Amino acid sequence: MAEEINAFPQTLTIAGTDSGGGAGVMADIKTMQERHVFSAAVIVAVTAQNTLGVQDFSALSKKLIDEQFASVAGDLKIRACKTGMLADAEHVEIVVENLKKYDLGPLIVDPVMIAKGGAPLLADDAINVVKRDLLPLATVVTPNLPEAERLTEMTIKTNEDMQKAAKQLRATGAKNIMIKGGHGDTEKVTDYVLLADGKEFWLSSPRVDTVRTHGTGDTLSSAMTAEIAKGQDIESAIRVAKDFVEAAIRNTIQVGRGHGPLNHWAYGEEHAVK
Ligand SMILES: Nc1ncnc2c1ncn2[C@@H]1O[C@H](COP(=O)(O)OP(=O)(O)O)[C@@H](O)[C@H]1O
Ligand SMILES: Cc1ncc(COP(=O)(O)O)c(N)n1
Repeated sequence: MAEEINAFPQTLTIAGTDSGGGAGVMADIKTMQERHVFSAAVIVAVTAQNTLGVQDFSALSKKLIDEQFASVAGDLKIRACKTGMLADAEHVEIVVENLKKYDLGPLIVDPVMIAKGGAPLLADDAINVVKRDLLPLATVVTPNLPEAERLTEMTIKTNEDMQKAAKQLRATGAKNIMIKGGHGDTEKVTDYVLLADGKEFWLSSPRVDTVRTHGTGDTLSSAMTAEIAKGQDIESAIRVAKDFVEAAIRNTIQVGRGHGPLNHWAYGEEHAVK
């Protein structure tokens, strides 16, 4: 019998590059590789970046982005995809058009707005476009606390605020919501999940006292995308993703002089069959 073409699980990241290797498409592909899926990439923007900050960036032309989507969709069979840095309103719209044009499986939206060092990666006027056009396509959306505040125009301080914000985000059409608590100041880092069927749960882990958290959101959403591509249900995918990123933060590696990158090998090493 002929081998089935495209049987191997394939994912797509639609995001920006990080020349420093710690975040964006680089973190996505490292994570997906570790979770044993094959990842393709549509580059939306190129950043000159390192662990100290974002020195410059430029978004690609509509033509080149459209062509990347066509190349990927014309050959590979993408089972799940994710978005990261989308730069501005025009580029959010280009991505939305392509997501509607091709079947790329469930979509995980990491609504990246500001880099750890404080540099804006999404123009302010794009936030409404994300809400109106991108979130209705999302199987899962994974804002951090400041992103959830921008998307809901709420102040989020308490657990009840996180629950309220998640409900509000569901009204955009996004099916499953994960609000990440990395930017809080509690002793434990607590993320909140509201699933499409109304089930809710909290994911809590000790807060690692470190500034070496460059690419945490990218890593979390990529691990989730990989698990979904392999056929895991949303809750299991979210739980694996949280454990993956937690291990990657806890087992820090010494790279760069600022907000250092994560250890993408850590989860695999901790779970290796000995
Ligand atoms: N210092 C930390 N210690 C442990 N886990 C963390 C820490 N910072 C972030 N995380 C976890 O990393 C993931 C990404 O969270 P967050 O940093 O809020 O997102 P983002 O990278 O989008 O800003 C979440 O699951 C969060 O719980
Ligand atoms: C290209 C790109 N995409 C995403 C992030 C966000 O990552 P972080 O919030 O950890 O800096 C980043 N810094 N650069």
